[in-house]
Amino acid sequence: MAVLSKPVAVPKSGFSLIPVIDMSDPESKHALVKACEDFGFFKVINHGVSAELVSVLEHETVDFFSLPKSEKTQVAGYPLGYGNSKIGRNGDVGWVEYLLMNANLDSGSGPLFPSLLKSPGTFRNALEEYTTSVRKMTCDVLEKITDGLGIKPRNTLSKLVSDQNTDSILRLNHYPPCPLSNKKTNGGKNVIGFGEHTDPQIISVLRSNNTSGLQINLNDGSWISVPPDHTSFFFNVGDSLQVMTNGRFKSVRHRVLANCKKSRVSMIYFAGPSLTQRIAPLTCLIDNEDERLYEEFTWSEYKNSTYNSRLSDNRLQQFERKTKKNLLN
Ligand SMILES: C=C1C[C@]23C[C@@]1(O)CC[C@H]2[C@@]12CC[C@H](O)[C@@](C)(C(=O)O1)[C@H]2[C@@H]3C(=O)O
Ligand SMILES: O=C(O)CCC(=O)C(=O)O
Ligand SMILES: [Fe+2]
Repeated sequence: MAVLSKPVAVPKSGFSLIPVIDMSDPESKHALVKACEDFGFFKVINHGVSAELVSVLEHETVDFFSLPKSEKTQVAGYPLGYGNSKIGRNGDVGWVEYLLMNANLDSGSGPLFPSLLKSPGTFRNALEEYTTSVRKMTCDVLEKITDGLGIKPRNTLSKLVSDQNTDSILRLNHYPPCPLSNKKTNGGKNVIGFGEHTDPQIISVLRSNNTSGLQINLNDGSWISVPPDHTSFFFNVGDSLQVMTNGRFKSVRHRVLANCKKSRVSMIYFAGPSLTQRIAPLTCLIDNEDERLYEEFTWSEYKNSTYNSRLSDNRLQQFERKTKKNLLN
C-alpha cells in the first residue's frame, strides 16, 4: 500500500454518545427519529440478521483480500470492482483496498467473482443472502422512521430501496494495519484509511469486525470514535434522506483512521433509490413552499454530480434553495 494521506489528531471517544436502537422495542421509532436528527447516526441491536450469515461473509471477504494482488486486480474496475488506495477518480486516496458491487434485487452480485475464488459459489451465496437480509432490516428501520415521523403510508421510504430498479451498492473494505499510524515517527498522528465524506444515498448500513477506526463528525465540528461492535449494525443517514426530510435529518460526515496493529474489515450496504427517483423534501414535512430548503433532483443527476466530486466536497450545496434559513447558515 503506497499512500499516506494527511495526518490527523486523535479525538475523544464517543462511547456513551452513540444512540443504540433496539429493534425489538415497539417504542424505538421515537429514539430513531431523534438519533437521525441529532447525529444522523445510530447503532442497531436485536436486528434479526443471522450472526452465522455475517460470519460466513466476513470469512469470504478476508479470503478475497488475502489473494495475491495480481488476482484481485483481475476484477479491478470503476465505479464497481476492486480498488486499492485510490478512492473514486478525482484524486482521493486512503489506506484501504475495497470491492464495490451492485446490490440490487435482481443483480445476482455475480459477474465479478467466479474465476477468482476457491469457492466462488460460497462467496456469491453469502453476498446474496447477506444483502437480502440487510435490505430487509433496512426496510424495517425505514418503516419505523416513517412511523416516528408520522408519515403515511409506512412504506413511503422503504419502497424507495426495495423496488426492482433500486440503485444500491455493497462495499467490502479492508484496512491493513498501518505501521506508521499513531507512531512517534509520524508525530503521534493517525493515517487516513477513508477520508471524511457524507454518503450520497438514502441510508447506509455498516458492519465491521472488532477493529476501531470509524469516526463521526458532531455538529460542533469535533470527531468522535465509534467503538466497534461486530454483533451490531451502524446506520448513517445519507444526503438523499437529508433532502427528503428537508434538513431535519443530518447526513453525517464520517471517516476511517488506519489502525497501527490490527486490520479492519467492513461491509457497507448503501441503500439507494432507482435512477429516475425524484429526490425532494416530502410535502408532508413542510407547511409552506418557503420552507423548502432544496431544489428537486433525480437520483441519477445527484449520482453523476457525486462521481464528479472529491470525497470531502459538500455535494448538496448546489441544490440548496436561496431561502432565508440557508442564507443565514
Ligand atoms: C471520491 C469519490 C468516491 C465516491 C464517489 C466520489 O466521487 C464521491 C463520493 C464517494 C462515495 C462515498 C460513499 C460510498 O462509499 C461511495 C460508493 C458512494 O456512493 O459515494 C463512494 C464513491 C466511490 O468510492 O466510488
Ligand atoms: O469502512 C468503513 O468503516 C466506512 C467506509 C465508508 O464510510 C464508505 O465506504 O463510505
Ligand atoms: Fe461512507
